[in-house]
Amino acid sequence: MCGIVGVASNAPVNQLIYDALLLLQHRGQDAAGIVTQLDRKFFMHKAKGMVRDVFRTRNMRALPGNNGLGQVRYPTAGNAFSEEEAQPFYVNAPFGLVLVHNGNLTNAHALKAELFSEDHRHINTESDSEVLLNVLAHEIDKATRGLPLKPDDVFESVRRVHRRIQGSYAVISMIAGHGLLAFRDPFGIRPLCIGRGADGTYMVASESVALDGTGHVFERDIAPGEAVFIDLAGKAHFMQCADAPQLKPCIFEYVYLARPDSTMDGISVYQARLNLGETLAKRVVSMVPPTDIDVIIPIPESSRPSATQLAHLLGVPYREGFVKNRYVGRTFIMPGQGVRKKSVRQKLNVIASEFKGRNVLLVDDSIVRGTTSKEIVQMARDAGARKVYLASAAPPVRFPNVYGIDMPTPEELVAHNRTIDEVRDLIGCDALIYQDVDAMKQAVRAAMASDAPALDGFDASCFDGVYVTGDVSAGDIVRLNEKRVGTEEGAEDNSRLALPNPSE
Ligand SMILES: O=P(O)(O)OC[C@H]1O[C@H](OP(=O)(O)OP(=O)(O)O)[C@H](O)[C@@H]1O
Ligand SMILES: NC(=O)CC[C@H](N)C(=O)O
Ligand SMILES: [Mg+2]
Repeated sequence: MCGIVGVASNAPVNQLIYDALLLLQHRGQDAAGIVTQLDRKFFMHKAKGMVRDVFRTRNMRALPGNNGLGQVRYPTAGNAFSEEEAQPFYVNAPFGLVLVHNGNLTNAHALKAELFSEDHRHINTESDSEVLLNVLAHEIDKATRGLPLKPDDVFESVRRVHRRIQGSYAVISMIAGHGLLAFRDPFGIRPLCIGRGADGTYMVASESVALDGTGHVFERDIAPGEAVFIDLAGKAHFMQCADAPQLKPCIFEYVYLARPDSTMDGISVYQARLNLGETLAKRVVSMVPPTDIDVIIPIPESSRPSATQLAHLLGVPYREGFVKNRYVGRTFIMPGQGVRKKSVRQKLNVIASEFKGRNVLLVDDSIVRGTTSKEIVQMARDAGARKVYLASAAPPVRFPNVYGIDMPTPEELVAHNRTIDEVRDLIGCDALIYQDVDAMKQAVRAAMASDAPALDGFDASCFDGVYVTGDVSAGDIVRLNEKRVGTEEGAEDNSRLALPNPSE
């Protein structure tokens, strides 16, 4: 999960892209970057850090032009510490290309070797997004039949890219002197939508909140496998470029990743979370009598809608027992277990009066490594709670995610190879209530608008172990993890800024 945005306008876009990135900050906190285009020349600034820290006035002034892209990064491949892996990525041929990517390629390793031996291309980082850019560059070069490049040639190159790459990808790219290209993987695993401003400006972004918050009107989601090319005259061309597209978006977007005020593929994230609270209520009453619960307390931030609905249905008071320090970012997307653990205590503090002598039901949207729940349950006990129950609006996370969420190894997942009772003992709560996998799918599906695109299912691989691209082997998972640098879960050797090894 990263946040990406692309804008094609008749007016300067630097501030607009900055504003959109701020609205997507929850999708990536590690690095940020913007590239703009003026007269066939790209202007780029990218660095590690949050949007506000990366862009100073002088950087913004140096981003002229009416077209541009931006990204906030949450590393899921390559090197979490490397500034060079911040996006956008640039390659000079053909034409000059820049690219931003949200997702994760599962065959990046094989592609990298192929790019070297067959396409004679050089990849200078461990990032799968640099691999993706070079595959796109190669295929645009092959598909170009005369100048200027035509939309049909661009779409042909996307068709070829779909055939070569596997995994999840929402992509926005600019082709110097030609236009802006965006496309989504054939399963629509990662989100991407398009909207317009009153002046005709096109904006493509990961979440509808980026459009709403910058005064653009949401038009629609880009369909799985579909590409849009906005030429320099501002005309948008659309084409389905995948052989057998299916809509199976990542269900974790609705559970945790996305902002609740976004709508993705016709499903309101907020409504999905309310529904998850409703189905969770049924599980709770089957395990703990509501009369035994004095108060329901959400674990801020993402669990709030589910917790309110749960409290409402159980008829138990809802209280804010934890206060969040708004200057500490999201814990889960921080790189490394040490920093995540420390951040839970920095980020959340108790209001002791809500706990003292009470039986509390804490509600979280999900339990992944258990970092948050373990700390929070202890904090509740320290504050004097009599009994501490914990409910999760998502089912146990038991399988690694290979599509752009940072949970690459099963061993780090608290529910992997453990029974619910074992997880409960590890977390230290008196009862642990998880959502059921089918109930989760139904709850999210029930939040679909009547005019939503037809849904073929969900990627729920971290809950059910079914990988929608059907191509993930244990070897892929090991390789993805080996390529991680700069996190405690990945390799420790942070100096391993790879120069490509021709024998690989
Ligand atoms: O079991 P864990 O490995 O701790 O991961 C799960 C926790 O991480 C997320 O919170 P986070 O602080 O990232 O974001 P939020 O403020 O949006 O809830 C999520 O909402 C859970 O609280
Ligand atoms: N979370 C993402 O979408 C990550 C994009 C890309 N795989 C990276 O690691 O930079
Ligand atoms: Mg949380």
